[in-house]
Amino acid sequence: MAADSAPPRVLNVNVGVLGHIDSGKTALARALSTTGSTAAFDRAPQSRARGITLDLGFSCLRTALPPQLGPGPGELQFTLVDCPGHASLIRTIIGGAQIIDLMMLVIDVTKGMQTQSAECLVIGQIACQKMVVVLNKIDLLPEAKRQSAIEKMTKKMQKTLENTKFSGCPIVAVAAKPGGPEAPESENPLGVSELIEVLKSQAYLPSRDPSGHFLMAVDHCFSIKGQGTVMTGTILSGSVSLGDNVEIPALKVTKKVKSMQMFHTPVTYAMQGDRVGICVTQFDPKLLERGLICTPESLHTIHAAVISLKKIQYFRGALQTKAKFHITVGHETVMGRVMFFSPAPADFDEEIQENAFDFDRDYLYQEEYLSKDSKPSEENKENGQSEVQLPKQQWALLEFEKPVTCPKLCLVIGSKLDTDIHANTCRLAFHGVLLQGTEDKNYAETFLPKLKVYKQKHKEGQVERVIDDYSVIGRSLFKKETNIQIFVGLKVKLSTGEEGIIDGGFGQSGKFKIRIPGGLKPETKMLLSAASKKKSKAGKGDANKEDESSKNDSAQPVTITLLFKRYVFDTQKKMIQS
Ligand SMILES: Nc1nc2c(ncn2[C@@H]2O[C@H](COP(=O)(O)OP(=O)(O)OP(=O)(O)O)[C@@H](O)[C@H]2O)c(=O)[nH]1
Ligand SMILES: [Mg+2]
Repeated sequence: MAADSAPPRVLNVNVGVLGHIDSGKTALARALSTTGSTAAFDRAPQSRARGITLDLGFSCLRTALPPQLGPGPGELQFTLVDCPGHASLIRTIIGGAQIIDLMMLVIDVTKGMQTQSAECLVIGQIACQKMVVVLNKIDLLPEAKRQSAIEKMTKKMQKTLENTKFSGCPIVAVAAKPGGPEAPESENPLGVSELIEVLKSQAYLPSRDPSGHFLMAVDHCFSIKGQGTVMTGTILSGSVSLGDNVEIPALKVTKKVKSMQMFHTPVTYAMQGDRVGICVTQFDPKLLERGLICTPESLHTIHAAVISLKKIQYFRGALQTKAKFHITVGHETVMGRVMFFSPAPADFDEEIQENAFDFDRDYLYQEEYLSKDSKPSEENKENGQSEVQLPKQQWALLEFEKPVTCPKLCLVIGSKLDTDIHANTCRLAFHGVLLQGTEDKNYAETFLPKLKVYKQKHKEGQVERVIDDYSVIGRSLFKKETNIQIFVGLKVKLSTGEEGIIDGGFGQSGKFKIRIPGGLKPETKMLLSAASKKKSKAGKGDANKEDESSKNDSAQPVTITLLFKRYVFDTQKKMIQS
């Protein structure tokens, strides 16, 4: 019995079209596509009005399976994700970049790298595996100089990419719309078939994993008379079948999947990486222009989170703790305040902990994300290290201005989007992974105290005089008004090596008594008695001279160091000496 002919296998690869505004992304998507989806090619009225792409546009190109993707029969489908280029739409670009397997960076060959080309390159390095550079508008190059101009720009792009993970990637020269807007539709694009061959050579079997929770990034939502409401989007994880219940977490509603289509073909099942239209009933499309749908209860809506992060090297300036950034978490962007922290200096060299956060260990608070431009810490200076020691991993606490719905372990990008978009500077500041979020609005009481981030406190004072072999009087460690009682019992260290314990206050001017359990060393007693003789000789009976010499601390040969930690979120502000 001949097996009924199974439909040919269609392998879907999502290809992002990114680049500076007006580089020709939409023209290229149109020139490459055989099928445009509902909102492809700037069909949306606002896009037409403004002549720019405002939202993700989807279209597809079908071609034969290339040999590296396994034996036929079957087809390779490139789903083209045409992203906006305008600087103010970078969140949409970030959202688009998270659903693609392969990225085309479109460059206007007459202009080269522009501001958003650089930002798209940064986003690509964070969110994509592979890239093809497309030098577009070659028809604008005079015929005689065209080849040499293309070679020159190709070399420039290779130089730009050499320190990135896309170094050596293919660079293809095309003209998606020779003659520009006025040219007749019939005008044939240049270099497009060569580009398709290059895309086929770069196509790879993306790691599709149908297991895990269903999660889909919805980019368009519209109603069809008599059918219901269709949500189109790309499946980010898991799979979905007819009849499944899917939740729209932003609206806290759950709907049953009534029917599904993939590029106008009815289907009963779709999985990670597929682009699909899901139809549900009784749902107003205006409620969800874009957003996430998922397995019910599988996402969390969080108020704060701990992330591991890396600074983006093109971002100029320090990443300051307490600063505010636009935080893109998954597919949503909200304002958030950051607090950076690192391992304790002794653990700077420990291996990176991927995708997990250990609440049982101490972390050192940092005034800023540590980078090679940071100023050396006290510790570095003491150890005579001039340049900054950098840990292998750093983290940040993010506190969102409004709660954000996202999957666990999702991508996080921090940007300074209020930067003037005409300033030729990269606004993307850092990227990372969301390790642990908290859904509790009162996270300051319930979540933060679990975060053992400490500040290292360092106080210096002097030994004023010896009482006996086991106790001395110290000064200048506390202000007059300090309540020394809270320091009683803390360990101190003399510069001559002895360990001491603060015993209590002494007199009214902030002096205090130190017990030396191991006893003073003879040379320390000598040092101190010599100093007190010098002082009594110099300032006999003359009080202000006495103050003079007491101010002149160089006469005080023995200093006292008090080191302790305080956990930033410890409501009792206890002082810890491990
Ligand atoms: N001469 C010439 N003009 C082109 C070419 N490709 C695109 N254009 C023109 O460049 C302008 C921008 O094209 P789009 O495709 O809208 O550029 P885009 O990158 O999608 O723009 P945004 O989406 O707004 O960032 C339009 O006027 C196109 O007609 C080309 O190969 N040659
Ligand atoms: Mg466009």
